[in-house]
Amino acid sequence: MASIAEYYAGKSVLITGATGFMGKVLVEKLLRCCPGVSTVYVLVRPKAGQSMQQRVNDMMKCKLFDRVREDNPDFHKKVVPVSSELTQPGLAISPQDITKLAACVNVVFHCAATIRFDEPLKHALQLNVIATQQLLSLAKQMQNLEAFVHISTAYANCNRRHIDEVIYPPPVEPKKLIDSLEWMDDGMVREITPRLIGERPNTYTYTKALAECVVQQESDKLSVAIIRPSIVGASWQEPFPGWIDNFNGPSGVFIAAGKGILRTMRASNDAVADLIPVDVVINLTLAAGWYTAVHRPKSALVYNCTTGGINPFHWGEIEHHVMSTFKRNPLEQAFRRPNANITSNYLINQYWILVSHKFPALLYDLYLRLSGQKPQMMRIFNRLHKAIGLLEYFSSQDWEWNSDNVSMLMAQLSPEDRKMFNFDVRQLNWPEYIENYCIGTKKYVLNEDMSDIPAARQHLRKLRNIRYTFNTLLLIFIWRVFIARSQMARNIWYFVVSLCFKFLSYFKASSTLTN
Ligand SMILES: CCCCCCCCCCCCCCCCCCCC(=O)SCCNC(=O)CCNC(=O)[C@H](O)C(C)(C)COP(=O)(O)OP(=O)(O)OC[C@H]1O[C@@H](n2cnc3c(N)ncnc32)[C@H](O)[C@@H]1OP(=O)(O)O
Ligand SMILES: NC(=O)C1=CN([C@@H]2O[C@H](COP(=O)(O)OP(=O)(O)OC[C@H]3O[C@@H](n4cnc5c(N)ncnc54)[C@H](OP(=O)(O)O)[C@@H]3O)[C@@H](O)[C@H]2O)C=CC1
Repeated sequence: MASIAEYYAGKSVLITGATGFMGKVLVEKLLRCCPGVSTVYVLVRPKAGQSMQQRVNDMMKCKLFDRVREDNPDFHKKVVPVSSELTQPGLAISPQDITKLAACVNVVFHCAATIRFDEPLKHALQLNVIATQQLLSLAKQMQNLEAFVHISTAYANCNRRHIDEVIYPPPVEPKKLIDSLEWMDDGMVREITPRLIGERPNTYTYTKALAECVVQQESDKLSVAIIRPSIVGASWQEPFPGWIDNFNGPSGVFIAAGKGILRTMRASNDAVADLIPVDVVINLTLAAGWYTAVHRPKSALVYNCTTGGINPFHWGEIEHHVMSTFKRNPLEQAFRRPNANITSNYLINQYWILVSHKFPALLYDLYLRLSGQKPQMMRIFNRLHKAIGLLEYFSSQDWEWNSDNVSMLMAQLSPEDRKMFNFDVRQLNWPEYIENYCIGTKKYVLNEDMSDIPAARQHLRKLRNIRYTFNTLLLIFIWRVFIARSQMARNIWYFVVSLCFKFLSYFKASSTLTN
């Protein structure tokens, strides 16, 4: 049987969402480890005043592609952008491009989606479900298609505690929902959204569940695989440890905690933190594409790409390692010293929000106002609380995912492929991974230089001294107020002072005697 790289040699691949976090890693790995791949078509839209070609060029210039560039400086010639806006009819692909794709493409990887947790239902449905439907219609026109790989999420069925590698019945028939929402205005949709999503926490997980159903409906005509990653984090090994380029999921939380802004969050210390490194997800995705094309399973195979059941790590342990890493490798210009705690208790969390978030923010904004600057800290905290509020559902409970198909796939790989496309998370050393992840957020998300760490440490020492001074002044102030009002407090105060004085005199006398 052909190895994975041998299989992709001479093949044309189509990728949606290639400019996104996971899409980029997929393009890079494909070009680096399957150098025989013929063409990588990427569906891209122009954005923020940049043409699609400019966006793809910029993407390939980024550090992530350094290793491919070293191996093959002409790698960019294999990447062919195709203009597409996935929310438009026919995905807004030109008829010429449709003809070309229909004739050439052998494997489709569908990564594009809106991953926002606060996306209005209509838009989430348009992108995550209707665009998937349209892509499947395009796939059915592809004469040489061998595999269609759809990226879902392990949380598509987060209303269940135990999740098997099967496609569960959808919460509603997707076609019925699409037809109903078509005539409703945005206000009506907003009103019925909570009723529709039911036990799911957001429109994202809801529409991803519907998308799986849409994919299943076509699985008798196409060879389909569905990959369900849990919480995708920085890379573990490839192309280098700790690569990450966004604030999504835990990354934003780590950064906010490292900057000393986030001090408390609702999460369960003992709940499994089902993080999965992005390179593991991409290796599994490429292997699943290969397996699907070679074996053509009769029905869609689902792969739960998770870590919890195999190599569990908990939010409490993550908190410890994140804090320890940022104390050793501080971020620049921290607001306060990093010192965050998680708690599952609502009231304790509210207390710390008041004391450790709102009070310092108010004080800092007061300082900004007095020094003629615009107050901003309270606004930052309000946004942070909104973001954290949307994540707490996932950090306060745990799920159990079956991963038999992942084990089966691993068993099918040759020893060489198992190394080259490693998705065996039993080998993952969590403390080392979390340290590289935090350093990755510093280097690649915040673009901070590691050589500035001594200055960042100096800044933390300055913050510690400010805190000591502030706490001492506060204590003295409280005590003064207390003493002025209570005779008993005054008596205790004089008693303590005279005791200290007696001790001092005693030590002075005894040291004179011994000399
Ligand atoms: C106490 C600390 C100890 C640490 C240990 C404990 C850690 C617990 C961590 C728990 C994490 C749990 C994570 C669960 C994730 C479940 C995942 C389900 C899996 C998936 O399938 S999908 C991927 C997940 N999707 C997301 O993560 C998207 C979530 N984000 C959103 O929905 C929106 O961004 C949000 C939060 C609603 C904010 O919207 P908005 O206010 O409109 O802001 P923008 O998105 O436009 O962003 C503006 C600007 O801010 C940056 N940004 C975004 N998020 C953050 C953040 N969390 N922190 C800091 N900055 C953030 C963003 O990049 C933009 O920057 P620009 O420079 O582009 O303007
Ligand atoms: N990140 C995570 O933790 C997890 C992600 N997943 C799944 O993995 C997949 C990839 O996620 P991730 O890379 O993190 O997401 P990103 O948000 O980083 O990337 C989304 C991609 O979709 C593209 N896209 C969005 N809207 C459109 C549109 N209207 N037309 C054309 N392209 C569009 C974006 O293009 P553009 O650059 O133009 O905006 C981008 O390339 C998704 O399917 C997600 O559900 C699953 C589990 C966890």
